[in-house]
Amino acid sequence: MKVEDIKRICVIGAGSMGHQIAFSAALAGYQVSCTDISLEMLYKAQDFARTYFPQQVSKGKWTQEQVDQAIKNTTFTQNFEEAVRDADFVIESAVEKISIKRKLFEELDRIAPAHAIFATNSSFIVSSKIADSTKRPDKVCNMHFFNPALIMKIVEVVQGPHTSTETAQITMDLCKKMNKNGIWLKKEIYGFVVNRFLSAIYREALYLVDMGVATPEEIDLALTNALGHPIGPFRLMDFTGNDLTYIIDMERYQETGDPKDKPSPSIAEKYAKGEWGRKSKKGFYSYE
Ligand SMILES: NC(=O)c1ccc[n+]([C@@H]2O[C@H](COP(=O)([O-])OP(=O)(O)OC[C@H]3O[C@@H](n4cnc5c(N)ncnc54)[C@H](O)[C@@H]3O)[C@@H](O)[C@H]2O)c1
Repeated sequence: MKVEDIKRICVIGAGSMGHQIAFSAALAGYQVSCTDISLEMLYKAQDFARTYFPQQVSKGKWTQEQVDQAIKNTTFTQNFEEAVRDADFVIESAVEKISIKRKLFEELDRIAPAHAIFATNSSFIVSSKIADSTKRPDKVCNMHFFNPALIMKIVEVVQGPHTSTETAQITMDLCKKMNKNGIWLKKEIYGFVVNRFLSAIYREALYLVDMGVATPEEIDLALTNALGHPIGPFRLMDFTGNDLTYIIDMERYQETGDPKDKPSPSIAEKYAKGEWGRKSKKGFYSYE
């Protein structure tokens, strides 16, 4: 298979990442089906297009024709089978839980055409933890987008030991078609490149808050003013979702059993209180 053979892309999950990945693919001219178990998330994704694109057209980022075509190219459905059955390439962007991803890939393998490639947008989980739930591990890899996926250009493509070079190459070529800068990681490692750096920053920032050394606002100010970061770690956690940070840490802790991988008390508290960041209008900051 070659990248030119890809006509239909299926995106699983219409959450913070999924709906923007779907529209990124549609803007690149692909027929896209986006599926989610939650009808509410599918409606939200459609609503997003109605409010977001007019602003972008007026800023000159895309033309009205490009946007109209992209919206026409994208379908949202709760029906998994319908979304998957004609896909040439599937990007899974459902919740960050290995058990759910494995189940999804098993289902995908049963329904999707034999030639279809399956990529996971997981933030940390290497695809070898998922690929053996299919009968096509050579066609499974990581394709890790960044938030917001319509804006951020970088995509990490991770080739696991089971991933064929053809699959990794097609995924890199697809990045290019989607106007993204792919980086090809030829070895799997938990968290890939960017999130390994980010995790180290989050860990230190949360430790300083948990120890009462400084507030989230002060730490954000320190990192933006002194280190030139465009956004502080707490504002970034609010943006990507404190629920996601908690789930990622919890998954890791369950896997390693190492107490240092446990979610920090501040993140556990935010998660329990439903203060998940921008999506819930409150996190370390308020977004009312
Ligand atoms: N948020 C980020 O900044 C970010 C960045 C890069 C990658 N990721 C990764 O992207 C994936 C999704 O993250 P998100 O932040 O968009 O999460 P989210 O919680 O916003 O969205 C996840 C969506 O998956 C849906 N879902 C759950 N189980 C499903 C199933 N069985 N079938 C179909 N849909 C299902 C949920 O209803 C929800 O709409 C995760 O693997 C995450 O690690 C997130």
